[in-house]
Amino acid sequence: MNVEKFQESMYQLIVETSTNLPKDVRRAVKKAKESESAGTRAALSLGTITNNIQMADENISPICQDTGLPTFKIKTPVGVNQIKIKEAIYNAIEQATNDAKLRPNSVDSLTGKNSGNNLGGGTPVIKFDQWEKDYIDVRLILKGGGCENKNIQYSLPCELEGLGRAGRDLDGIRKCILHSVYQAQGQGCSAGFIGVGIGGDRSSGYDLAKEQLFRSVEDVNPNEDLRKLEDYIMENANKLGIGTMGFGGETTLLGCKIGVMNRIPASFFVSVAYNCWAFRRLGVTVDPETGDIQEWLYQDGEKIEFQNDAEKETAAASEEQTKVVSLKAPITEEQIRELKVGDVVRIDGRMYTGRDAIHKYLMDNDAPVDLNGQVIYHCGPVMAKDEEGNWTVKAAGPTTSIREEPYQGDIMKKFGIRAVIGKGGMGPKTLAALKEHGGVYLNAIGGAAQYYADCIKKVDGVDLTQFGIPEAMWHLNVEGFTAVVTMDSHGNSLHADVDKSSLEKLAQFKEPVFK
Ligand SMILES: O=C(O)C[C@H](O)C(=O)O
Ligand code: SF4
Repeated sequence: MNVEKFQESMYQLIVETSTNLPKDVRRAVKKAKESESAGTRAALSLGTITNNIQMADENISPICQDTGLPTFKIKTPVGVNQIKIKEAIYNAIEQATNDAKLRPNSVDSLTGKNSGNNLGGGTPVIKFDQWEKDYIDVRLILKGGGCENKNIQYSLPCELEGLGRAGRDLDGIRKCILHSVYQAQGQGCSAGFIGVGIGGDRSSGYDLAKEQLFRSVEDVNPNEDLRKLEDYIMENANKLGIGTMGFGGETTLLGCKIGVMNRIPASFFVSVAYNCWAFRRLGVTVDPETGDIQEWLYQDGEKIEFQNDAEKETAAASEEQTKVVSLKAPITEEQIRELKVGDVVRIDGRMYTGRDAIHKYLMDNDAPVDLNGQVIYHCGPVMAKDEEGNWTVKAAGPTTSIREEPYQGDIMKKFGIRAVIGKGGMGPKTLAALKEHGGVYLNAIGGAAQYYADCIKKVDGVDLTQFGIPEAMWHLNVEGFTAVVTMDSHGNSLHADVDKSSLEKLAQFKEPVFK
């Protein structure tokens, strides 16, 4: 095999997967957008999402900043050297990371050190199978951390909030799947896709669930029972009203694929792999002699090009019913107290990134900068250095805020921080601190990494680089960075409201459907 050529083909697959959503996913997103009424928060968010998809494609830059754990599934003809394939993939991954098409995302679990090149123990994941065909089939998924954290595994029988007992039968499985969508709320960047694995053990069940994410969004399940269940879930999960980013709305789920395998008598697992709207999975077939790509997979039909219409929608929303408030740090307590859930905020000037490592650090250490009146952005960007050695931001969407729940309130009070931006919302501890201290939580659109990168006009500095690129404290200068107030200083939380109302809606699915 021509290994150099194969490596080049893998590089193309990686870049394409990271920057260009496949056609089947684009169709699902378009359908969701059409289902929302103009001017609603859901429509506005979907406008930002489709705008972002278009920008990533045009800029050949990551759709979302989170590379996830790159996972390859490969089928090779008998006799193909799999060791050489692995090496070529490692090289291609390293090259794509150097070119800022991927974020350095592989972290030593004990020391916290980022390897810097996306290589390391267990990274990337490469799974091989042999087959009798005469070509190589390589599929790649870049599934981010926020949606990965919303995967869930049920052991039947069990009791489920809202739904009651789920037994060891098709109806119990139905309840688990509905519950999995409810529990994800907006935190995995809904609207999402789910892969479900019925049976197996704890690890093979999850593998089966993830395997379903490699099915085309539009395929039809050959198993009649599962086909019915998939249709049922698509229809009814979308009645939960969680909507895009958990803001409420018509579309919560974009796809549901279910697979089944045998189990052992004592175990009955239902495993659900949740994938955000930024469903980055592609595939190619490759000639085993030349290493050339023969065909791209998931690319049947017309490619939907999204119009750059997000600005129009923002303007329409602001004229009709939404209040848009301009903020620039340092922000006063009075300014914060004026904000209410639902207001749209436009930020100009300075903000600092801070996520997991920094929140933990700030509990016990001083901040490297004065954070009084400042804005913290939960974000781990993709960064590149230009020829003069200046940092530029290549992708910079929000990360899931709930991980900072144990720290956020204390840190805001300790340093006088007035606003935090993230996605998915935060919990009661933070809500109480916002009220006491005078703070606000702003929800940005998860995955819209190009859209926000475009708002960042300059990188003014960086601290705490020992935590690696995604976890360092970047000093960003932004213009027109827009986000929605979803938790205010008066005790209101849109996230708590949507959680409550979707739990009530979930309860309407309590009665048996599949007997
Ligand atoms: O690590 C990230 O940048 C974000 C992550 O994908 C998330 O959804 O929280
Ligand atoms: S930030 Fe959202 S869109 Fe990006 S990987 Fe995480 S869950 Fe997916």
